[in-house]
Amino acid sequence: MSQPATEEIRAASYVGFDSITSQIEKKLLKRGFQFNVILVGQTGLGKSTLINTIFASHLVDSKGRLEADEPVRQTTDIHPVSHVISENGVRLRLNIVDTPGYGDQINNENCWDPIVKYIKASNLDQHSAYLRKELTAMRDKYIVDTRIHCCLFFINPTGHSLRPIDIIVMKKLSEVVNVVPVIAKSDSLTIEERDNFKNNELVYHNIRLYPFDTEEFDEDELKHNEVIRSMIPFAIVGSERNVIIDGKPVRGRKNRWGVVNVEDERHCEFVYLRDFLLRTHLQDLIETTAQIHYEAFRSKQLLALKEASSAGRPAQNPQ
Ligand SMILES: Nc1nc2c(ncn2[C@@H]2O[C@H](COP(=O)(O)OP(=O)(O)OP(=O)(O)O)[C@@H](O)[C@H]2O)c(=O)[nH]1
Repeated sequence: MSQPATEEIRAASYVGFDSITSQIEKKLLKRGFQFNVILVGQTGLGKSTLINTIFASHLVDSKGRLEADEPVRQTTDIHPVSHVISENGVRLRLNIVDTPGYGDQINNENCWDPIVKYIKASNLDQHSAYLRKELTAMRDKYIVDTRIHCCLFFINPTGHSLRPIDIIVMKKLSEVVNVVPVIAKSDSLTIEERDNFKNNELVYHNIRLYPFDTEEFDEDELKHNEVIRSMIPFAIVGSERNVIIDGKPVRGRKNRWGVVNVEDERHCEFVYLRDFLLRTHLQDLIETTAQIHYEAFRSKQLLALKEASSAGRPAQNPQ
C-alpha cells in the first residue's frame, strides 16, 4: 500500500483551532471597540480642538462654551459625550469626558477631587456590572466598558516649567488612570521654551506616567516605549480648519507670520501623539486600565486589612 502524502496526513490531523483568531476577530468586529478619554486642563487650552483634530471630524463643539457674563465653569461640570466612528469596517465607540474649568479658580485646592471621583466611579460602575452579570448568569450579555482608559492632561504653554498644581494633579490622576501629558498650543512657544517642559521635570517629580513596560514586551516594544517616554509631554498644535500649503489642503493654523502644519512633525508632535494613542497603544491603554484598577483595589484591600488587624476587628471588603 502506498504511503499517504504529507498533505493528506496534515489534513487528517487538522482540528481547526487556528481559526480562533478569525472567530475572535468576527466577534470583536461585530461588537466594536470602546475607548474612553478624559480631557483635563484649563479652559481655552484647546482640549476640544485637539480631539476634533485627532478624529478629523467635528466631535466636540469647541465654540459657545462660555458667554461673556457666564462665570468660569468648575470641574463639577464634568460631562461625557459619546460618538461612534468607523474606519474600514471597524467601529470605535468613543466617550470623551470634558472637564471644563479645571485649575481656573483662584483657590485650586482639591480641584482634582471631582475628576478623581469621576474616574473611580466609572471604574466602580464597571466592577458592579461584571458582578451583576456573574450573579445573574447573563453570560452572553455584552458589558459596555465604562472605565476611563486615558487622561489627556493639558499643560499650559507658559514658557516656564510646570506649575506646582499641575504636578500635584498629575500625581493624583496617575494613581487612578493612564495619564498622557501634552503641551497645549505649542505653536506659542520658542524651541527653547518647549525644551524647558521636556527637561525631565516629570521624572524629577516622580510622576508615574503611561506607557508602562511589562515582562511580556519584546525588544522592539520596549524600545518603542523608551522613545515615547523621551518625547513626553507631546508638544501639540490643534486645528479644526484646513489651510492650503503648496496647493494642498492640510490641517493647520495660519497667522501673520506663516502657517503651522499640524501634521508636519517638524512643526509639532501631533502626529506622534495620534499614532501613539490610536495606532500603537490603543489596546494596551485599555488593558493597562484594568491593571491600574486592580492595583488600586488591592492597595485599598491591604489598607483595610491593616486597619482592621490593628483595631482587632474582621476586615471588610473595600468598595
Ligand atoms: N494657537 C493655538 N490656538 C489653539 C490651539 N488649539 C486650539 N486653539 C484655539 O484656542 C481656542 C480655544 O480652543 P478650545 O478647543 O475651545 O479649548 P478648550 O480647552 O476646549 O476650552 P473649554 O471648552 O472652554 O474648556 C480656540 O479659539 C482654538 O482655535 C493651538 O494648538 N494653538
